Amino acid sequence: MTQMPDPQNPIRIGTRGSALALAQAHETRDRLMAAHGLAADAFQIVVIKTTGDRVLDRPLKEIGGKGLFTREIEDALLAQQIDIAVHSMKDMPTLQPDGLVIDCYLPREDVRDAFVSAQFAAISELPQGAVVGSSSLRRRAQLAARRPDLKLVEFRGNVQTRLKKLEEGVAVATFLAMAGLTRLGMLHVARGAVAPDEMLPAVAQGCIGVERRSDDARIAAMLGAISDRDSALRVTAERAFLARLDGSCQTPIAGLAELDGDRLRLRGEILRPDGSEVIAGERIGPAADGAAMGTDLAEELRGRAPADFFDWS
Ligand SMILES: NCc1[nH]cc(CCC(=O)O)c1CC(=O)O
Repeated sequence: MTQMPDPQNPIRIGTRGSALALAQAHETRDRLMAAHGLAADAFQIVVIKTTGDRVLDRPLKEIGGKGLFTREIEDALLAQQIDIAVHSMKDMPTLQPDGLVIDCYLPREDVRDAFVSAQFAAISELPQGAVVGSSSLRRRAQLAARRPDLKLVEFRGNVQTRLKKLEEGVAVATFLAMAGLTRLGMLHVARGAVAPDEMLPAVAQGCIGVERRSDDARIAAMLGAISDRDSALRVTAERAFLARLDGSCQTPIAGLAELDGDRLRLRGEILRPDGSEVIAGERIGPAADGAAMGTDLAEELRGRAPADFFDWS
């Protein structure tokens, strides 16, 4: 092991300040402590406010640009104000800035979406015309495709805000990631998990990724000890798929890779935002070929999409 960190010179872990982000930063720190026999004081959690956190009164797409929730954190990494950054990979652009790399993925949590409702136990039990809250373009499109009768309303904000809206009767059901609920210790609010066959999750859902400076050999060695191989193989395939589709936050895209020994199965799906068309496919191959499978599947779906499929501005 290269130089050990000491309390005078702690490893600085950058994160957003939301409850979920903090839980993820703590999980990363705890795994590093266990892997390297370090105490908590060898680390410092540094909370960084991003543009996405700051601007609460305008739609995110109006403020514009990818990386609304990550740019300030990446700037702090590059400026050596922090040493590692912990992210929900689901929210990460597929390209990192020059000088930064993400090659450490923690063991993946439940990838599925949770169905949340006080009155109903599952999507199939929702009555005709029921009102469902979600701001996720993907979940809205998938739901509209399956149940065109449902009425969809916007549901912004953190988990507490959304649960409050349910309580107030703004909608009878909503969806959240099982992973987020688990990490917040709030799995009890889920009535059940939605099977990926019914609602294919977002690319990298449930996966925590750790970003660092490319030339920081000490941090690279430390992170190597906590990086999960299966997560890395799966998320690499899913993100290659997303990258080739040039996925933006305006693009309903879903993707999930699963491993069975050395065999990787990648499913992908693109939708029209109103759910009127769903183009889906899959690849099965050796786990090491995930990136090529992702690119290839994306190209197939693109090829099958009508000319106007991607202009939904
Ligand atoms: N876009 C917000 C976001 N980013 C990551 C998660 C959940 C945790 C995860 O998927 O890793 C969530 C909340 C949600 O979708 O309910």
